[in-house]
Parts: sequence; C-alpha cells; structure tokens
Amino acid sequence: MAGRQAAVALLRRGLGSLAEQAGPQRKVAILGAAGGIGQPLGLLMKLNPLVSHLALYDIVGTPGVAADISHVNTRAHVSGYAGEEQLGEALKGADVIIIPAGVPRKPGMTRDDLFNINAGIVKALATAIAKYAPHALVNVISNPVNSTVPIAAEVFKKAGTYDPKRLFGVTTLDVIRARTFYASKKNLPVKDVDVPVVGGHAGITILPLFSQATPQVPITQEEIEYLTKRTQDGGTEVVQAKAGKGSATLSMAYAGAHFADACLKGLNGVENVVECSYVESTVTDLPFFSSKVHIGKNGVEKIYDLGPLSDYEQQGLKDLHVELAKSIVKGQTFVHDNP
Ligand SMILES: NC(=O)C1=CN([C@@H]2O[C@H](COP(=O)(O)OP(=O)(O)OC[C@H]3O[C@@H](n4cnc5c(N)ncnc54)[C@H](O)[C@@H]3O)[C@@H](O)[C@H]2O)C=CC1
Ligand SMILES: O=C([O-])CC(=O)C(=O)O
Repeated sequence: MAGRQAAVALLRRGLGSLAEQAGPQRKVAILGAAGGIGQPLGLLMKLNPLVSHLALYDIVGTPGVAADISHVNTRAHVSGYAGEEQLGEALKGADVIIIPAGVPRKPGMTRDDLFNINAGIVKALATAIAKYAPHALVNVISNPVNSTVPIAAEVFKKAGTYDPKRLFGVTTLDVIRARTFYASKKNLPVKDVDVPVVGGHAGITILPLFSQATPQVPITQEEIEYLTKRTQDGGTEVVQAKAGKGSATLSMAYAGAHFADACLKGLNGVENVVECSYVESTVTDLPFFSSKVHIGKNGVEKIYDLGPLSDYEQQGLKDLHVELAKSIVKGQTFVHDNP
C-alpha cells in the first residue's frame, strides 16, 4: 500500500513538473541585473515557471549573479552578460525586457533629480532594444518613469520600431503599497484588497483611487487623505529609512516580477490579465498615463477609462496635470536634443 502511495505521489510530481514546463519558450532579459533591484528580481524571475531563458545584463557584475542564480533548480536557463559588447546577445529573442538600470535616489532628492544620469542610460538601452529585440514587451523601472518611458518611445519612433502596445512604465509598486496600506488601515485581509493607482510615478502624479478600492468599507476623508499621501510618499519613506543606501529594491523586485509575470501570461494567451501601467494613452489629454490596462498576446489590448472619481480624486487629477505634462515633454525633448 505504502509502495502504491509512493508511486502515485511520484507520478503526480512528474506530471506537475511536466505541466510546469509545458508553456511556450519565453526569454526574459533584465538590464541592470546586478543592482539592488536587479538581483532579487533575477531570483524571482528564475522562480517563474513561465520563463525558459533568463538573460541577466549589466555593465559589470553579472557573471557572478548569473552563476549564483543558475544553481536554483527551476525551469529557466540563466545566462549572464557584462558590458556593452554583450548587450545585443542578451537582448536577441527576448519576449519581455525589464529595465531597472540606473541610479537610485538619496534622501532629499526627487525622482526627477535622477534624470541627468538615467535619461542617457535608458536612451542607450532603448536604442539597443530597437536594434536587437524590437518586438519585445519592454517594462521600464528606471526613474523618473514619468520621463524615461517617453524617452524610450521617442527612441523607438526614431528607429521606426515603436509599438505603443509594447512599452510599459512599471507603476506596480504604487498599487502594492496602496493595497498594503489600505488593508492595514481598515484591518482587511490584504490578499482580498485591490486599489487602482493612476497617473504617473512620482509624488502627486501618483493618484490612488480609494473610491474604487475593493472591498469597499466605511472610510473617512481623513483616512483617505492619509492613505493617499502615504502611497504618494511610499518611495521617499524607503529612501529615508535606507538613509543614503538607495531606494526600494526588494518590494520593487516583487512588483517588477509581478508585472513581468502579467506580461508573460498576456503573451501566452491567459485571459483577463489586467494591471495598472504607465503607457501611451488617450484616457486623459496627457500622452502617457497610468491606468488599468488589459495585457494580451500583443501587449496592451485595452486601456480602461478611469471610472467614476470622487471630488478629492478629481482634484488630484487636476493637480498632477502640470507636473506630469512637464516630465513627459522633458523626456521627449531629451531625445530630440541628443540625437
Ligand atoms: N518604477 C519604480 O517603481 C521604481 C524604480 N526604481 C528605480 O530603479 C532604478 C534602479 O534602482 P536600484 O536597483 O536600487 O539601483 P542600483 O544602483 O542598485 O542598481 C542599478 C544597476 O544598474 C546598472 N547600470 C547602470 N548603467 C547601466 C547601463 N547602461 N546598462 C545596464 N545596467 C546599468 C548598475 O551597474 C547597477 O547594477 C533607479 O533608477 C530607481 O530610482 C526604484 C524603485 C522603484
Ligand atoms: O522612490 C524612489 O526613488 C524609488 C521609487 O520609485 C519607489 O520606491 O517608488
């Protein structure tokens, strides 16, 4: 009897791992893979059964990170690429490219203060993507996201490869924070909670819509204002706590892995994959805006309207307009001025 049970368990395990490996071949490339976000993100993507090849690229340090992660006994084959001359190889054939390359904030800085360094990094990486992997879904994490996504778009336009359905700014961390803070404030099981976050990814451009949070529970205006501010300042909260040693890396790796998983599921034809993301959009009069997006086989399949907003949220939407518009133009201008 015990032998029979063991045989059944073995068979189940075998079938389970077969099912796990049965998805299509999917290559994911991480650019900035040796960094604070890149390393845990690489590990989380190695744990994702949808990934068959994980390419880890950075200017330095990737051979060690790749060797380390490659020992984990999961599906993905891991390869490391270091230095610009290996970037093309890292990108070739990639289905999803995640970009956490660039410098993080120190206390007292805004995300926009990172523009001078990170704009050039994202521009260079986007140029290589246009050349080596023009059909990949691109997930931009590097700050300031409000500008780096328009930068990537302009680079792709110039290269003649731009497909707005395939370019995403990763704002998932804002959603994760809003869910965590809402669940904690209202004593709800966090796994049951959702909060859409729209706009952009910096300060007041981050607009959580607690009027659309689920589950709906009685909440005071004071609580809404507290939760909104805490979500908007979530990044700064971590920057200050790390006291000069960078910004969110672990929660960002989780958020980035969650969003990349959604992209892989969409590509694989899973239905109803919906995430908030900063994309080219006509939901407002701003050319880029984050809202709920349906991700499918071609990337963005549908961008959802904002839905009914409270007076407070409508005011927030008005307030973010100038800053987000400026950040978008700043990114676009950078590419035009630096051909
Ligand atoms: N979208 C979001 O919600 C969030 C965005 N971020 C942003 O992510 C970026 C990375 O943050 P961390 O990982 O903490 O920084 P980090 O400094 O620890 O790592 C950045 C990595 O990028 C690499 N890098 C620099 N230039 C590169 C290039 N040209 N090509 C490839 N790699 C290059 C560096 O060698 C380094 O390994 C920052 O800009 C940060 O502001 C951080 C948290 C949340
Ligand atoms: O705050 C930062 O600089 C990093 C970031 O974008 C976040 O944690 O949301």
